[in-house]
Amino acid sequence: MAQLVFFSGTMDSGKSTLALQMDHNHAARGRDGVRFSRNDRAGQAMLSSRLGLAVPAVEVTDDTDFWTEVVRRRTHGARVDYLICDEVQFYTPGQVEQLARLVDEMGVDVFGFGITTDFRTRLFPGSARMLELADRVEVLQVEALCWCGSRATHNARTVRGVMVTEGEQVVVGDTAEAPRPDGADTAVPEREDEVGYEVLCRRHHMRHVTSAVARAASPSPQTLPLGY
Ligand SMILES: Nc1ncnc2c1ncn2[C@@H]1O[C@H](COP(=O)(O)OP(=O)(O)O)[C@@H](O)[C@H]1O
Ligand SMILES: Cc1cn([C@H]2C[C@H](O)[C@@H](COP(=O)(O)O)O2)c(=O)[nH]c1=O
Repeated sequence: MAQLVFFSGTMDSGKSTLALQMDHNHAARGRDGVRFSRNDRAGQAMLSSRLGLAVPAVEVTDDTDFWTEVVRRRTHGARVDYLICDEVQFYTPGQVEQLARLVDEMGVDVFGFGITTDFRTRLFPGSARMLELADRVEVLQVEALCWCGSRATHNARTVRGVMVTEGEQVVVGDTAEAPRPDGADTAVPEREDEVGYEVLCRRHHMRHVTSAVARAASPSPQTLPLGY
């Protein structure tokens, strides 16, 4: 039975790496798939992982119709056994419904990868529809960590290094390199207008305590008093 599976996790939790690995494993067993992504950091029509691998992918836009895409490919003689759908949070709810229909009516396996919530902890529309429709939701096993060492569950946005809670839902960007526990600052300083992201545990997301705030309060953030 074909399945619609949603692999979810915070930013930097290995979703794109897993997407590439699943594509590789299915292709290695003779299955034919199509890779899709939207707004990948590496640029248009790419699927890239922070581990260094980047491969071409079909760029999804608001006009993409997955049903038509698969029908067109099959009409031209191509086999489509599975779809790899990265950055699925940016897809429209209607596109996620098309993906579910492909599973049910054409027997195509669909593997979606994405973050569930935005910098305000609100669900992205595409992810909400995935959570509603998926046969299975899998949380990635590799834990992205908050600066305090707890599992990171939320994505924070920073502008000029300061956490913000207002702004456009979609701003493509990357996580900054985290400061080292020994205090050595390896982070690249942010440009004046730069938007960055940092993954945090819920407690620190709610209190707006990013690694920079924690470092400013104590040179050894792990020993901060309760309340931070
Ligand atoms: N230099 C590195 N060495 C080992 N693992 C790394 C390195 N850089 C990144 N990673 C791993 O890659 C993960 C990010 O992978 P990626 O697929 O880009 O994440 P996502 O798509 O979820 O944002 C990190 O959580 C980390 O486990
Ligand atoms: C939290 C949040 C993230 N984004 C963007 C930033 C990145 O370009 C992607 C996530 O990619 P990743 O492979 O999971 O690291 O989403 C955004 O536009 N809005 C947000 O609130």
